[in-house]
Amino acid sequence: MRKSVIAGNWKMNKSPSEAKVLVEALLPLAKESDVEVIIAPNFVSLPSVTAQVKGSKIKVAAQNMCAIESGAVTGETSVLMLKDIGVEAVILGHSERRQYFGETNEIVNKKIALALQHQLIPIYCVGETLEEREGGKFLAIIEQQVKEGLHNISATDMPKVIIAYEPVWAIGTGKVASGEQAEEVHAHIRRVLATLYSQSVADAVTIQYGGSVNPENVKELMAKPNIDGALVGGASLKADSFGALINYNK
Ligand SMILES: O=C(CO)COP(=O)(O)O
Repeated sequence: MRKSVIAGNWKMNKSPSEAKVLVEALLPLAKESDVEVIIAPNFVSLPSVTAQVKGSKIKVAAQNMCAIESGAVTGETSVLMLKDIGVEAVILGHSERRQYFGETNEIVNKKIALALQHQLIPIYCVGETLEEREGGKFLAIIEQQVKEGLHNISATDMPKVIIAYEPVWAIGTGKVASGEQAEEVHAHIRRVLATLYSQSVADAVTIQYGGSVNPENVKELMAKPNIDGALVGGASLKADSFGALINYNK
């Protein structure tokens, strides 16, 4: 059975000292949780946060990494550096990276392959814009993101990948996708995986929903058969709301 994973993407919020306070409050709340808990602080907080959560059930993710291992790439961060400090996962292809930094499915595909090569869990984000949804072609667009982003990823590696469906129109807008809207896309992603790999590989992949998830709407989303977790932005920045999310089933 696939894992339920709830992850907090802190984006460009929380200084290292603020991160320390938040993690301190999250540690006891995570202990009670029976889902897998991941937090993704900003790069400058990664060394202190990985040290702080050591031995707990919280895993730490980076919000991005370079597509190559090392070299003259000013301003980038290597998978080797992330591994060295105990980072276990990495968010890749987030719509903000696609929108502001020109990341394409092809670039993200290289990053996913490199992360897997170094045993880092890739959280691969896909999702359509409002225009694409209203144009009615959103399932085809998501299918293309899945196929291109996962190009040449083996059937053995695929169950290690987490896919996050994040409709761009739902991110930071308070406009959550309904359970039905999200389930339609999640089921489609799983069908695409079944055609690319096999039904058993598709069934093993955790697919998270992201976009205005909060303690009020998480239950409806998590009740859907193909929704296996959440990638949370705003509501992951406070211990009470993220604590409620990771214990939504209590
Ligand atoms: O982008 C997101 C997580 O990666 C979602 O952000 P919000 O939960 O703030 O809408």
